[in-house]
Amino acid sequence: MAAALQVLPHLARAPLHPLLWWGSVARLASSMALAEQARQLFDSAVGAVLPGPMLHRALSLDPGGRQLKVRDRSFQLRQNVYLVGFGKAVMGMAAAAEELLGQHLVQGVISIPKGIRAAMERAGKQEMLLKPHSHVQVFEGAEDNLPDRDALRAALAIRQLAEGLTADDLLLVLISGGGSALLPAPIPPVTLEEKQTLTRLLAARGATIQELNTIRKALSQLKGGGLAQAAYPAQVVSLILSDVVGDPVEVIASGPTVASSHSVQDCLHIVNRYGLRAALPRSVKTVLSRADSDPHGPHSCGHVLNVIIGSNVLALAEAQRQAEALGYQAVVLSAAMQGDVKSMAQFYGLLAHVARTRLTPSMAGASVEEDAQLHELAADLQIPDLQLEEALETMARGRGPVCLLAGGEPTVQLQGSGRGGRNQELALRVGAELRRWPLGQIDVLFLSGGTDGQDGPTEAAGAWVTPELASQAAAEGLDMATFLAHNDSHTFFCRLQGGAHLLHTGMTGTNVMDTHLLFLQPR
Ligand SMILES: Nc1ncnc2c1ncn2[C@@H]1O[C@H](COP(=O)(O)OP(=O)(O)OP(=O)(O)O)[C@@H](O)[C@H]1O
Ligand SMILES: O=C(O)[C@H](O)CO
Repeated sequence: MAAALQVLPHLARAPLHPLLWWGSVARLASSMALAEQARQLFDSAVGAVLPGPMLHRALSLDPGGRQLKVRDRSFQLRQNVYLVGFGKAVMGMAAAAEELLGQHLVQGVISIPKGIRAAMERAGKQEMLLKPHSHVQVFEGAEDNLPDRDALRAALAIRQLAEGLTADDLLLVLISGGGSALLPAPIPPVTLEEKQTLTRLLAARGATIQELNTIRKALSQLKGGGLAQAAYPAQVVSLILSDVVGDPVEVIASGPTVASSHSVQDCLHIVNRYGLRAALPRSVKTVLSRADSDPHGPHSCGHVLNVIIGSNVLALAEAQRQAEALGYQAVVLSAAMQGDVKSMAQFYGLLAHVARTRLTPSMAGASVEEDAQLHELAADLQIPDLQLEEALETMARGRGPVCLLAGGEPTVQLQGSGRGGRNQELALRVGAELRRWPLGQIDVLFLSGGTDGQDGPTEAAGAWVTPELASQAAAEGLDMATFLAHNDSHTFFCRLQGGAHLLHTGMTGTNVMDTHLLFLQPR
């Protein structure tokens, strides 16, 4: 409702015939209702993957409080538990772990994003905060998700704790997305700045998280199994909240407790692919050449238990349940959306069109070419287990409102110096795609949001759009193409209707990639 009040003055300024004006107001009201529901579903998705409940599902004490149970394994407790953690969600995980372990937890160190503790305090999220006399030391760093001196200090404190452990000890490692930037310990002579520059260049050229983290592992003391090695001979249990498609433990936060299987050749292929071979600093070449002749090979991780405790599959399942409760036919398209943001936007735009024609019997069906193009786009994106047929059949069967849900992350190739994030850029691109098709008698709304509550280096989590986006932008003199050319989606959405299309949640304290929601509602 608040958003509707923000938008009405903008509509009032548009020079329209009275009938068209009322039509627009009616469409606006239904967009606003859809936007409220989209927000509700997004919140329910995030609520399902909050760190505390997930940790409690994975860890428990036996009735006598002498054994810690992790899935089907048990570990002796005798005031011998240590804890380290790094990532956007580990403060809530650490708080839950400390509450469960009580006096058995001897000491802990966690590395979390700058500002997250204050944000949780302001939001009154007590369950995400450590108690005043906690045994866990907190380091805050990695502003804007880039490794910095504070994160380096945290990484060194974590290494020191791990190296001091004995065979009687148990190390709990709490891992979540954002962990790579929060655990930087470059192998000398590589400096923090050199590592930072290389990762930034790779990310800006569209390197995937798998590629980025392959390089990070090769240059790090703690990633790629290094932390597990430092903790040996202690037993190590890693509890991992996944923010990577398919939940690969060796990729999430660069797998500090998983032996790395990548070779120097793999690293060189990656830097070549992005044209960065010539830009490699001498120190990086030195470390890579040493790794090639390392007689010890990869770290051994036989003393480690790695457990995925949560991922976006859970988040999507909860949002699907909520959508059904609201009367939608809800289909989860995939929890593994990936690929270039432009192709993904084309896919969602065309999907909305094809879906719309199936939902409206009076409308001419999508042409054979459009149908084929949709399948081609899906094939190009290489999304495992995409439930496209199921979604299309659902629409052909029923005539009610439909909600398609998906999770994952597109890749953005940065060309401009604008402000934005994956979600806002995807939403803006989908908005641009939607104008290519006739509106028909179906309301459409697309929302994309990062479950961590922070989309790129902006304070928004994402944005939502409808097919009216192009005309709304034009009415305010905003040229979508120019904003897209500069990766300036955040500025665009801040200016459009006073920011009414932005999704603001604040930092959520969790992180399981992005959520995409596509609503189609017959009028
Ligand atoms: N101006 C921009 N427009 C679009 N995308 C951007 C822009 N600036 C950064 N990005 C994208 O935002 C991403 C970084 O955002 P963020 O810090 O939220 O990372 P993340 O991948 O969510 O974090 P993590 O991997 O740690 O979970 C990168 O993928 C980058 O390409
Ligand atoms: O920290 C990282 O490496 C990314 O968030 C993927 O887990």
